[in-house]
Amino acid sequence: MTHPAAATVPLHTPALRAENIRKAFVSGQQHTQVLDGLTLDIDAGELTLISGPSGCGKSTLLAILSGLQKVDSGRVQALGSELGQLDLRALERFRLQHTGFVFQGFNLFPALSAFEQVELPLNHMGLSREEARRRAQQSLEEVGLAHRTRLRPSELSGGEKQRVAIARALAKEPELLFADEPTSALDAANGQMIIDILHRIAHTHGTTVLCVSHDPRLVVHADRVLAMEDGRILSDRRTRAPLVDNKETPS
Ligand SMILES: Nc1ncnc2c1ncn2[C@@H]1O[C@H](COP(=O)(O)OP(=O)(O)OP(=O)(O)O)[C@@H](O)[C@H]1O
Repeated sequence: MTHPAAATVPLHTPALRAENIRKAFVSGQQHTQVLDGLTLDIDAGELTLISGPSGCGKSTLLAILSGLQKVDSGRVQALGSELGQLDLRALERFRLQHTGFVFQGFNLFPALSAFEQVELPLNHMGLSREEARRRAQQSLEEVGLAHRTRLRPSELSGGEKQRVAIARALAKEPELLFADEPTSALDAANGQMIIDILHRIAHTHGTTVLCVSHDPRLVVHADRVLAMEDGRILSDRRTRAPLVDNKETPS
């Protein structure tokens, strides 16, 4: 099934765009320039992986592109919206309606069943109870957890917990899905399953999936790999042809 909202952003338009962004952190006497004039486009409907050594700025870049953090200077566009122009409320609404997140530590509520974890944000989005239940069931089925919906996090394996977290993000039917080190707490087999699911989501739902990781196992599964070091993109490599040819037809 193709996500209907994916059609709102033409495929030749980057889903995410960073233009000359700068970001520094100051703590006490220490000034850390994390991103220093970084420019980047992320295409819709692909799994893009940002890899690089610890501390190079991957998570900061992800937080900025998803509207969780502000830049010091430069522009960030997501689905054509200029994130810097949105006030806090509009930004929250944008994130609720258009983005999903998957984190290294799963971020699940200990007291809720898998089904309730997925259903909860859908209620906040204002969906009817029936629609929320339908989406929750469908998303859990899609990540292979139809038989585990009643279990709480303490009763699930690490890989299953991460699949619940993915189902929770997926059920929102977001155009943008952000994953920060989604496999680093998992063994090889579970890590492989998670990246396969993320890849499938990008291709079957038209979702733009941006994943940061220093896990080298993920590289071969991404459509595009950006290698980052010291806050800069060192290389930009496609592992397969883009979904559409973005080049202008020569006249
Ligand atoms: N809130 C903050 N306050 C101060 N410094 C920060 C903050 N967030 C990040 N940094 C610093 O910015 C730099 C980049 O951090 P970031 O988390 O983006 O790197 P990363 O590539 O994702 O690393 P890792 O792979 O270890 O998660 C690091 O030096 C980090 O210490």
